[in-house]
Amino acid sequence: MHIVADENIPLLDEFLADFGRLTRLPGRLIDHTSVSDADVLLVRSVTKVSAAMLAGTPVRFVGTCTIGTDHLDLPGLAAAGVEVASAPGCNARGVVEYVLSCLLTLSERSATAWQNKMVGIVGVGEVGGRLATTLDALGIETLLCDPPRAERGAEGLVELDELISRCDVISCHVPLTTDGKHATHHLFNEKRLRVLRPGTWLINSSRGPVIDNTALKTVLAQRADLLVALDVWETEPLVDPKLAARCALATPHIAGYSLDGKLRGTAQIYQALCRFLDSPATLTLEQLAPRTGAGEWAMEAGTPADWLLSKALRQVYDVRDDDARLRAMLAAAPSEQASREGFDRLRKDYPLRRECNLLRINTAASEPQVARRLIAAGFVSGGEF
Ligand SMILES: NC(=O)C1=CN([C@@H]2O[C@H](COP(=O)(O)OP(=O)(O)OC[C@H]3O[C@@H](n4cnc5c(N)ncnc54)[C@H](O)[C@@H]3O)[C@@H](O)[C@H]2O)C=CC1
Ligand SMILES: O=C(O)C(=O)[C@H](O)COP(=O)(O)O
Repeated sequence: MHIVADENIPLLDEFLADFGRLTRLPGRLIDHTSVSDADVLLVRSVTKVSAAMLAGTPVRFVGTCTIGTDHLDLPGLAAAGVEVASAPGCNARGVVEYVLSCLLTLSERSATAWQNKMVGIVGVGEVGGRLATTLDALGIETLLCDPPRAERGAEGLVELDELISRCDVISCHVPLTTDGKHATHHLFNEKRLRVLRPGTWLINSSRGPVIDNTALKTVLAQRADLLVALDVWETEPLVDPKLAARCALATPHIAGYSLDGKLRGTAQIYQALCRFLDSPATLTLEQLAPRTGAGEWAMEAGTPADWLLSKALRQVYDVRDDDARLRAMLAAAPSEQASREGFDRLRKDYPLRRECNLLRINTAASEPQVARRLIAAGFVSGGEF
């Protein structure tokens, strides 16, 4: 069997050691010619796969080690008889940590407490749902919008325009869709951007085109009160430097880039491929994954809860590092092509980032109430009371 795969899928050699020949390529270069004699194609979000690309090739299985599937022509591939698998939820926790770090950073920058804000979550699936649970555990109020779920009977959801009118913070977690009743392309258009409440924090870690980037640049030029954090960009891998300059936080599509999230993505696709081949999945992530370098830290009695929360958040993930790296790259890039390559390089050479549930807390030396809150919110694991 010949498997063609994106070079940025970790642990693939280990998982697929007994599957035949494996060819690794940069995701953006995978095309019809690269898969001309392939049986299986494994991608990440940067490879667009359509039935036309696979026409005349032996490819019968396409796996994407990502949550998002907007780079795949799902109806076309289904019509062509190609089995498609994705990795739902694989890096959701990483995105939640990214959002929390944005909240902490924007709070510091604006000298306003994020704990008192009403947070609107648009799209309440794997990411949005976990974000809501985490914020709830931290005692932060949320308002949720998800019309497809509302149609299926879910309760307690509001319309987007109501959410916009009531929330201080808005975080987007929808898939990118271009047709249908609930299409998300330019969900945040100029009209909606103009009516954001004064001082709104708008965070997008879903897909770039969910916000009309041209309209956003126009609105931001007129409204210095808005604080915007963009992890995803309409013209990726090209970032409009003028838009980035107007954003409070700008990162290169790395919200979900914890090592844990990537490894889960690989494991999920390995399992899906085994099912497709009707072959037992004998390997597990636990057997193959690198062991965590878990940190341990103690809380001193009497330390304010907010300080502890900030410390936990910063230790887990600090969005300011990714923001600084993107801005440095943009400032140094001599051309648009260099900027595109720089964006991809930041993602390919991404520093090791582990998820917070791998941190341990020395609860013996901690305030039990605060420790319990942090554990409930999923920041830390374990510990004795
Ligand atoms: N920046 C990054 O690194 C990452 C970005 N993502 C993006 O985040 C998206 C969401 O991820 P998940 O929560 O795992 O997906 P999911 O499929 O579990 O949840 C998406 C939710 O959005 C809802 N939705 C669809 N259209 C909507 C609309 N018009 N308005 C409001 N809600 C709507 C759906 O009903 C669903 O509940 C992915 O599709 C992907 O594009 C995911 C992981 C990492
Ligand atoms: O899972 C998703 O969906 C994502 O957005 C991924 O984190 C994107 O990572 P790459 O596939 O672009 O490496």
